[in-house]
Amino acid sequence: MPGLHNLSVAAKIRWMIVSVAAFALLLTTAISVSVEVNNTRNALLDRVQILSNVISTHVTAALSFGDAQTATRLLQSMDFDADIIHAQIYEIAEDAQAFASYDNPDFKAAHEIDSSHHDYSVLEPGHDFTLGRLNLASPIELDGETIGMLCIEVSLASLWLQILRYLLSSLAILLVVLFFVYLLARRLQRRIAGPFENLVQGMKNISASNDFSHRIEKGENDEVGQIIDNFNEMIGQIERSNLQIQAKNKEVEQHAFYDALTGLPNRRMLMQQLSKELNRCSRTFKTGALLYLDLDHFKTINDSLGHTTGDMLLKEVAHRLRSHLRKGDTPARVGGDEFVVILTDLDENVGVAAENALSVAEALRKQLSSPYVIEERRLHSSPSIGIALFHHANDSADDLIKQADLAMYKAKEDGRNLVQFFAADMQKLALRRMHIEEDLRHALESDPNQLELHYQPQVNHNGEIFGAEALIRWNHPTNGRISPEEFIPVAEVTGLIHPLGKWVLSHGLQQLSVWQSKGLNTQLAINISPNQFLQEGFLETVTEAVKTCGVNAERFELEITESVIMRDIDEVVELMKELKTLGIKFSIDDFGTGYSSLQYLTKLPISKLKIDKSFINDLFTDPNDAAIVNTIIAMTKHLGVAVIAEGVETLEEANFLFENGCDAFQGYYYDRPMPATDMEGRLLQQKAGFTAIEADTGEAASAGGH
Ligand SMILES: Nc1nc2c(ncn2[C@@H]2O[C@H](COP(=O)(O)O[C@H]3[C@@H](O)[C@H](n4cnc5c(=O)[nH]c(N)nc54)O[C@@H]3COP(=O)(O)O)[C@@H](O)[C@H]2O)c(=O)[nH]1
Repeated sequence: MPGLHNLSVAAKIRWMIVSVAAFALLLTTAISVSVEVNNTRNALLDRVQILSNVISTHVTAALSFGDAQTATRLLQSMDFDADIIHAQIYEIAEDAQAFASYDNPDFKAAHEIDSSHHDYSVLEPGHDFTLGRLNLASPIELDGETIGMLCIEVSLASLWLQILRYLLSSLAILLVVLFFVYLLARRLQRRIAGPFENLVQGMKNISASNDFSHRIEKGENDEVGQIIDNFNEMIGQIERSNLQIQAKNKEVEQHAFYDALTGLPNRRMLMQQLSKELNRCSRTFKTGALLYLDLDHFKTINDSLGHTTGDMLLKEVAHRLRSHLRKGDTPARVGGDEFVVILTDLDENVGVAAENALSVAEALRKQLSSPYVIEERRLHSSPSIGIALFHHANDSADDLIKQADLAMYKAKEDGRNLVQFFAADMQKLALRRMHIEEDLRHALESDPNQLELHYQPQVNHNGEIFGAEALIRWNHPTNGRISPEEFIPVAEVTGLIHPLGKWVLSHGLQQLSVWQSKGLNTQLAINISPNQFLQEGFLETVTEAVKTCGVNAERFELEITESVIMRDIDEVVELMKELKTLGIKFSIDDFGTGYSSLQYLTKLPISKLKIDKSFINDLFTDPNDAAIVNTIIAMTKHLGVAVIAEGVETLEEANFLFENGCDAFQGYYYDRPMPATDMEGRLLQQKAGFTAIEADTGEAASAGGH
């Protein structure tokens, strides 16, 4: 049945119960009707046979005497039975002639008797049922011999009527029973299909709402109840899995978009927010700002006090940022000690927006510069902040970050703890630095001939050259000579200082070895950058270079800056002591520009302080500088170390320094840095008994005569 597939379970149950009941009832009715037909026919046959026997018995005499009248009367006595249509008595003779007959007048009137149809030629006792008639033939006997035959034709109309009534009443009963069966089926259907419907509805609700915390109510503990239990269990599992997935997703999102230490948005999240903000500004014509913050000397705190303290400081910085920004502004952590803040909706007027951004940046700078108390220790830190403004006509998110970063570097260069706006020339500078990095890498890897060492003589109070400082020179194939002042900081930042420092070390020591082999007894000072000095393996590199070149390390000096000491004093002292065992000496370069304390200096195995040239340059214009120079000289006496002044350009400077107790001098007044061959010439001249100063100028000779 095709339609059955689409029916609900309830309708199917109803339909099946009613169908089964209807089929059973119809079968029962059919059987009982057929039994009824049989019984009624038998009863009719019995009745007619009894009547036939009575008539046959009484008509025997009339037939044997040929009394047709009596026979006819006897036949007419059947008129009480309305079903008898016709009766005849036949004599047993060769031509079987009718002896007497009876016709029911009712049937005659209705023309239902047609004697011509009766074929009595073969008269055999018995009966025959047709659809509408019963024909019965009974023998009439005398002394055991059949003398005639009584034939009765009976109408079955009343029999069929009786059966029809029976059938109708049976069908009526059937319909009534079916009606009750239908009502019962509905009750049963509700009982059986109700939980299914409940389950289906529950499933629909859950799938529509996607809410797996719902449970389907269980009615009974039968199979449907078990299905509901299993379904609820399955939903429970889905709910638990969903919760786990949600928690994992949240975790992944947290990792993907937030910084694990501070909980601030990370670089990825920042870029998304910034792109959105740029789009928004294009629509609203408002100006926003990007602040790039880098903590000054954070590395020193981290290295000296440990990463745990460093981490706590970063958390506190994040906390201060969060609490001092407006709700719509976004602070993010983009690197170790680097933070970025997006300031939104500043103003439509770029000038006003710039002022607003500056005042927020200044407020943040002050907030982040006030002391931190971490693990009962009072720490000082400050940020350098770069600002890049953005509005509808501005650059991409990446460009903006670069601009703010460049401005931040400028703030660092200008002295730290400052706020600096991005300016277009910073970009040019950044580009130049990028090219320098590329070209320097190429030079170091593939064309080291671009590099050479120049040597600047260092003289004593007699003007005699006792040493030289090796200074790197880079002859760029297309840009000419590039100053170390420009490429050394790039090398420091990019890590190129390591191969470059190695190159300087090995070439300087080779040169020293050549001079020593020629009996030119000079010292050689080499500049060591902070990163180079503290790089792992530095001790081994120097030891190896000294051994390879076979130099007398007593004549070799490493110039380090105060910033190295600021890193990790114990580590530095340890390293210096180990290098000193080889005979190597140390001088502190650019002395006076850093913050090294007397306490630190006493710990270090140094042999010389080098007064920074900035103090010498302003010796006669800035009284402070003269005082500083004198203090440094006095300090060296106290420490028991030598002192050398660099950047000596005039006779007056040389005289002042000499008169105030300076031991040694270096500067353009004596000589500019020069190629190795020229330096060798000087040394040879001096060895031959001429001082370089006497050979060059009379003025220099007088300075050399201190
Ligand atoms: N790590 C390394 N740093 C190096 C190396 N070579 C150089 N440098 C550092 O680069 C900075 C610039 O050096 P340079 O341009 O060579 O300048 C040196 C001298 O030329 C200059 N100088 C010397 N006398 C005078 C003077 O009378 N007037 C004047 N205006 N300048 C003078 O001073 C520089 C030497 O400085 P210092 O090292 O502090 O003694 C510079 O910081 C170098 O240190 C290298 O191989 N490795």
